[in-house]
Amino acid sequence: MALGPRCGAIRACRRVLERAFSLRKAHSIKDMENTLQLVRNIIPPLSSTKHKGQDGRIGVVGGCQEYTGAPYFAAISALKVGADLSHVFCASAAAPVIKAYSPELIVHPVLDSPNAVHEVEKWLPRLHALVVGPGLGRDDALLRNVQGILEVSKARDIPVVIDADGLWLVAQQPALIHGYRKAVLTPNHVEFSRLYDAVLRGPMDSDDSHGSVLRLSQALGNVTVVQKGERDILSNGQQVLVCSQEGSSRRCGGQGDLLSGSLGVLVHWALLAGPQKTNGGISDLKLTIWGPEIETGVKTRAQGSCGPRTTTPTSPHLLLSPSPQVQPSPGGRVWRLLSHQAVQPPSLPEARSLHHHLRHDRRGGGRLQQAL
Ligand SMILES: NC(=O)C1=CN([C@@H]2O[C@H](COP(=O)(O)OP(=O)(O)OC[C@H]3O[C@@H](n4cnc5c(N)ncnc54)[C@H](O)[C@@H]3O)[C@@H](O)[C@H]2O)[C@@H](O)CC1
Ligand SMILES: Nc1ncnc2c1ncn2[C@@H]1O[C@H](COP(=O)(O)OP(=O)(O)OP(=O)(O)O)[C@@H](O)[C@H]1O
Ligand SMILES: [Mg+2]
Repeated sequence: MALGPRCGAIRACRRVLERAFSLRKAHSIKDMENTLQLVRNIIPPLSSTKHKGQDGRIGVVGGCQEYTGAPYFAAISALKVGADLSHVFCASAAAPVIKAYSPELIVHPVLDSPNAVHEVEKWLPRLHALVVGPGLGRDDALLRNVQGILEVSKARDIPVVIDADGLWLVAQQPALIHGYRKAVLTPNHVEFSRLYDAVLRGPMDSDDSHGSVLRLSQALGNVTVVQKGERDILSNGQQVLVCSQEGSSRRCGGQGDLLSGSLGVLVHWALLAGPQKTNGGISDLKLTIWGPEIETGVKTRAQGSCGPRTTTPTSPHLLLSPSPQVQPSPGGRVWRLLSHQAVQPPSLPEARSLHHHLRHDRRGGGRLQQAL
């Protein structure tokens, strides 16, 4: 299992890159390769010296009487991407069901208990990130408990991915995450409109989707907003990123849960990697991973209402781009794109060999190419 999810993560990242690089058709495989190198660097290497949980302990807060699949999808995606441990904090009625789905998930039936906040808080020192909302439902008592959980998580500086009914809660109380730069919101179309309306007190401009995402992020204190859709639009209130790589044409329930669970791990890994792991060292890409905030995305021309614009080199952000146009700004930030198709069957043979090459091929990935 240890190899599988890591490979899954690498293949997921490859999809991410394909997606990212589809934004500029001309990208050579070399660009892909270089950018994969960056992604490779944030994936913690497997090592016999590590202990269980060191590479990621993710908690999913969600799961109620009606919804047991969503927290499962989010939690199992975290494991498949490469986390070591995945916890689900859910309502007592959902716990036996989710436990039955998988022995790999550590399921805590505490979300509807009177001291739910304390029950979750005592686990926080052992968690690297939380994914709040999948299958949460809209029961007031549960939402009140989740509000307390978000408060104590922020107090401990824990990255939180907020999705689904977690976004319903944020729409009721935007102050809950305002300015918390380690928050990543992943609304779908409906959740975005709801949130936009609640925070900006008015309907979004459907002709200016980029501007709408930018404005919502700004209104929430520059948290990272990932508006899911045919084209994913991401912003941290300063930059807008768009990814239009064709994903699955299915529109079934659970696809957003896969993304939120995957994001939980990758946000942690990106924080863990830090700038020293990805600073320079890549010929075409001068990348610096920086700062407590984690944005997720790949820079591209943001075709906003004011026409195409790119990040000027002087902007505070460096964006992941192989093209020479975007020169790195010192100490810039790197955007990474996370794909919602992050769950790979761990048994995928080439993924395993891919993992092997990534880990052991010191000669610049020659064999990696074949594996890819
Ligand atoms: N198997 C499960 O347990 C699942 C549970 N889920 C949970 O169900 C709860 C509600 O999530 P929903 O996504 O259904 O609720 P939403 O409030 O996001 O969406 C309400 C309805 O809007 C419609 N809709 C969604 N995207 C749209 C779009 N792009 N354009 C137009 N209409 C659109 C859908 O019919 C959806 O049922 C959440 O807590 C979620 O986590 C879902 O994640 C699906 C899977
Ligand atoms: N019309 C579309 N065409 C292609 N991809 C899409 C489309 N809409 C969404 N996606 C992609 O599907 C993934 C899930 O988005 P979706 O809108 O289904 O989330 P969701 O409604 O929260 O799902 P869930 O049922 O898990 O709650 C996102 O990563 C998004 O990029
Ligand atoms: Mg959803």
